Amino acid sequence: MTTTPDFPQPGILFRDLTGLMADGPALRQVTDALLSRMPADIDAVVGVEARGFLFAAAAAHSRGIGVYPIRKAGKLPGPLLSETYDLEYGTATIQLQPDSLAPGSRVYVLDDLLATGGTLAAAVRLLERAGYVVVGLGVAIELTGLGGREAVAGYPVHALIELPA
Ligand SMILES: O=P(O)(O)OC[C@H]1O[C@H](OP(=O)(O)OP(=O)(O)O)[C@H](O)[C@@H]1O
Ligand SMILES: Nc1ncnc2[nH]cnc12
Repeated sequence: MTTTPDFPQPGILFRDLTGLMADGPALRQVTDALLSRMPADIDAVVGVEARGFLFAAAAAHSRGIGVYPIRKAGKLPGPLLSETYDLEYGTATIQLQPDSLAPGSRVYVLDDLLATGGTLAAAVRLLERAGYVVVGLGVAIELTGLGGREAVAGYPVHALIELPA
């Protein structure tokens, strides 16, 4: 992992997993660690665009279940559900195509990193509006001091490592 100060904005310490993902054994080790915390009885893994897609697809493939994408606004054809949220460096809108999974499906959300929790909280809202059961949330990195866990209070959060924001 690399840390880049002042990216994408002044004051942000950007934690970048690009090099880890490009390293086969490291990608497998992190994916396996995420999988070891993922409950057995889930129907699909949800990946949040864009970095969440990478771990979600790897984990879903390993479990033999589907991956269900939540995308940034404007990428999916409708009908759609949308949620807008704040993150460490701006605001964003994410969208989900409801009805892609059976009603009541149990889902587990994976992303690379938890910071303010804005992204995962918005993902949970979308999934629950669509009628799915969010069983838990997994990230490789949790940035501490930004209130990320509080933003998703009540949902199990599995983080492999904690780093200061
Ligand atoms: O906890 P939060 O404050 O919401 O921040 C975490 C989110 O920020 C990053 O995504 P980003 O929105 O930068 O998009 P990207 O994955 O497309 O780079 C990261 O991959 C998480 O999804
Ligand atoms: N500091 C950070 N580094 C990488 N991704 C992030 N997403 C939100 N905050 C971040």
